[in-house]
Amino acid sequence: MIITEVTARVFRTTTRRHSDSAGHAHPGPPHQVQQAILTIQTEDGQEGHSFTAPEIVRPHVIDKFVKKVLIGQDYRDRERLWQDLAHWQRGSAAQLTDRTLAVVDCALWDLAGRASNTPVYKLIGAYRDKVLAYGSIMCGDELEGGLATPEDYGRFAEALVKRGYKGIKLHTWMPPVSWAPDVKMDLKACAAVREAVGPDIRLMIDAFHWYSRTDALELGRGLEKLGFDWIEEPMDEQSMSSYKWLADNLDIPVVGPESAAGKHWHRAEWVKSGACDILRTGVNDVGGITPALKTMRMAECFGMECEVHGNTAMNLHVVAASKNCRWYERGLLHPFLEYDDGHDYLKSLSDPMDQDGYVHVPDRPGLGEEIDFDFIENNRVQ
Ligand SMILES: O=C(O)[C@H](O)[C@@H](O)[C@@H](O)C(=O)NO
Ligand SMILES: [Mg+2]
Repeated sequence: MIITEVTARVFRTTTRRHSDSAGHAHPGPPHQVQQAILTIQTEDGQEGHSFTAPEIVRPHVIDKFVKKVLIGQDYRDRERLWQDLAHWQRGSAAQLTDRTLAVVDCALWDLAGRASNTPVYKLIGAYRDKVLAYGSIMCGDELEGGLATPEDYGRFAEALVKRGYKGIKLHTWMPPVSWAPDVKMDLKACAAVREAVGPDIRLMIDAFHWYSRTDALELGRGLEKLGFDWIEEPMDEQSMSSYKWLADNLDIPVVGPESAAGKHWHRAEWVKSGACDILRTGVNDVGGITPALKTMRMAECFGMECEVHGNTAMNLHVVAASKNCRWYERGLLHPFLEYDDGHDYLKSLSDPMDQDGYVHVPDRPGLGEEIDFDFIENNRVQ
């Protein structure tokens, strides 16, 4: 039960996803990027794994914080280990981020699952073993036949419905797209999608994250006419009062916060202040499965749904262990990319979706990721 080693291995992986200057993904030619796998090992040879960006588990972070908290401890003491690591953040000169807490917490959950031959969502206490996914479309672009026009969005939405999606979320155009942001273009894309898919497919938007209150209000009012289910992150989430103002002035549900810091504590303040109608959490955003579950359960106490940000196994297990969220966010999707191709370092998809739009939680121990360790070793960087 005692943790004896924590290692981070960095390896090359090939992807067609390229990040723009704002950090949003767009399709491009295959290129090699670096990924890291964090492994936590016990004295009796048990292992737990989780993936992240290499800088999140760089040697300074692992040696100065993670090993100091974990080595010699019982791997089952996840709550205490998470609290201890979180307390190190204040004095870490901003070097110990929520993303590091997340990858450590996920690897501990994976370890507990693998050691007990149990999927994480069953360890937590399962609510369901399949969940409807919404197709989360990439931010718009200026690529011919990509997501450059409202009609492009409409055509792609039709294809997603044919694939089985019963919900679709648009990320619309944002800088560095030359003419973005533009509320009227956002509404044209949303109207084209509604026209293309009809009234029964659920639609949501995740807009430019820095609109003004009046722009966000104009966008929200337009979405109400199109029967959208929610408006997400149309303004800077650091201004909770702007979101309260927007939620007070709109009928369409306001979802958030996604990117605001403060973990489950700050999300409690959003609920208390009325800054959102549907809460939002995400394993990477709040520092792990452990705080994501705290957020989800807190929302339930207020009769609120809490939608989970992001794909991958870690988020899927939180959704599968919770009643008060409707969707799994499957994406990001683009006409030029085949999401179901997965990753070269995993032997199977962690979120397989059937033709009816349901993602099935893999019945494999831990997070259920079928890791290709040979691929990782053959492509090791560090
Ligand atoms: O960078 C972002 O804004 C998010 O990662 C975005 O791409 C997407 O994951 C999101 O916001 N989902 O809700
Ligand atoms: Mg979002």
